Amino acid sequence: MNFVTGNPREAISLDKLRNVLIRLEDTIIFALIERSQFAHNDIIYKPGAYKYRGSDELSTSFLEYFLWEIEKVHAKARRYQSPDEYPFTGPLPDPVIPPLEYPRILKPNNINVNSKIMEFYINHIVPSLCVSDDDMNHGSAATRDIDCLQALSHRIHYGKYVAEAKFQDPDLQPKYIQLIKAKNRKAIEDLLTNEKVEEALLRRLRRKALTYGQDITESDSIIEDKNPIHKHLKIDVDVVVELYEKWVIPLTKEVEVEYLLQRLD
Ligand SMILES: C=C(O[C@@H]1C=C(C(=O)O)C=C[C@H]1O)C(=O)O
Repeated sequence: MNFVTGNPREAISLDKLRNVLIRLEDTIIFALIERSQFAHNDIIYKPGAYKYRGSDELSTSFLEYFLWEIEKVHAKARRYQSPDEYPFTGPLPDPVIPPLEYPRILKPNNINVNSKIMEFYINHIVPSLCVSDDDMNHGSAATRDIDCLQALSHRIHYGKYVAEAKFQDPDLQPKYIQLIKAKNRKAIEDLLTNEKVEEALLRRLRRKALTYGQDITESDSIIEDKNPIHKHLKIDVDVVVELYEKWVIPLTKEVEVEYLLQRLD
């Protein structure tokens, strides 16, 4: 969603927001495929494992060091002034170009779950996605990790817009207000949850991972193979589905709940 030029009223259409989340599935699947080309290279996640030339001993991991350097450059390009972008690291420099005026769609907030995204990605996704080895491609692996982390962060924090769109539904707003005032997290999450959308998402995600993950050769039929074991798959499809089922969807809903709990402040 281009919030710079989009009509603020349009920007909170739930259907349009869901279409953005569907498109982000492709971004995330392809980023995971790119990461899976390289070995686990777990040294890049270990704090203090590297002695960085030209800088004093950094206690951070190579990935966090590299991510901070990348986010400093992106901050100068005003990336984190966009209401749908959230940094993992800090402190970050001010932009070198003038700020943009964004439509005020969200209630201003400081909700940032990137530390949880980093934790599940490093401890659960990468080990399942990559061969347990060190192929010395530490820079390439970290570069692909950053693409994955930024895409996951964008997708999960989009929950703020989804929550705002649901809150603006006149039929549901009185119920949300009552639950927010009662600080009833569970009831708010239950009201936000749409199981049909989640089930459709997981089915679609499996099909996408099966399709995008195939090495299509000249002789191959591009019709989806009902028995994917006969195809060489670049990625473990179950890892992609589990990523969403266990982490992306629950964290998105956590963002939605946290956003609504501060909505009336
Ligand atoms: C994002 C939404 O809110 C919830 C979270 C979903 C998700 O993270 O994919 C899907 C459905 C809802 O349970 C939505 O309603 O579309």
